[in-house]
Amino acid sequence: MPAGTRPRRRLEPAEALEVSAMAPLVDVGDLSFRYGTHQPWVLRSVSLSVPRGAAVGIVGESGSGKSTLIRVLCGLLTATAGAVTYAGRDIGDWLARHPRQFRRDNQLVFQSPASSLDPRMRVRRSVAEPVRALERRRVADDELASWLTLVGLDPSVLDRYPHQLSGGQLQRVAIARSLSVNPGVLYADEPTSALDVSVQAQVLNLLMDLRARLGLTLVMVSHDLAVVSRVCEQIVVMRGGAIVEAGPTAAVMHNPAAEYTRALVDAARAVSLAASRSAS
Ligand SMILES: Nc1ncnc2c1ncn2[C@@H]1O[C@H](COP(=O)(O)OP(=O)(O)OP(=O)(O)O)[C@@H](O)[C@H]1O
Repeated sequence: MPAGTRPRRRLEPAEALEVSAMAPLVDVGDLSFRYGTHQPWVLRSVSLSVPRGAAVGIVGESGSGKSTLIRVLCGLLTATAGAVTYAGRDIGDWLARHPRQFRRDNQLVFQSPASSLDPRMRVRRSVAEPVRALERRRVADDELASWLTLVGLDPSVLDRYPHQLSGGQLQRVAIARSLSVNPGVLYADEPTSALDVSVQAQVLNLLMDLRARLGLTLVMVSHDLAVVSRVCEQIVVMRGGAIVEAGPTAAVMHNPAAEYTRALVDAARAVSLAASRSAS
């Protein structure tokens, strides 16, 4: 049985020390998930805590369950077994009693900004949509412009359609849209993997900058350890639907405990070495 058979896996006390001033915002205990009764288990007894204000990166190979995990955390999928709480309350309870508040607080930015923005809508309408739907109010033009400015875009972008923007601009619009409702947690699912390498760095810098300026709690998924280690101070390594290692980024990168993590670290180093050689 994947659920309920293992002790809860939490960050070690030494890791928790760094963030002891921050209460856990998201808490996951023995979470298991499958897409249907006769389907294989995709998440197996996953336990983790995301402290308020932290940036946690979830890394692992394709199919390890990263996207499924964050979809459960932000309420798009329901856990098959185990508990998930947000701000101390079960997310099933949130969704039953305060669905709009939960949706507002838990925003997800997808890998492909082109598919997350409606091609028939101008940016103005797309960015205003979450506030309209979740806060039930109209958004003034100067408020919309301020969100665009925050993500480094000129407010004139509001009058454009998605096809008139670059991939990097689209991802900035998608981030502005998510931030417009002032979320408690921003979940980012491979936010840079559909972008050119040079643009990837800009979007990662933007996420780091927004985090510092807004005190955001960020949960970022990537197959790329180098990407996650740049932005996040805590790393969770997944394989086959289970957590194989979790801890502070520096410890995971410099002293990985699991063999699988060691292989990921070596691969990330080899890529960065090859990149620096080709640049010189
Ligand atoms: N809607 C679905 N129905 C059935 N199985 C699914 C569904 N979505 C994902 N899966 C399966 O769940 C497993 C985990 O997929 P998931 O997308 O969560 O992994 P991932 O680590 O995010 O991978 P990737 O980086 O390739 O997106 C895979 O075996 C996948 O085939």
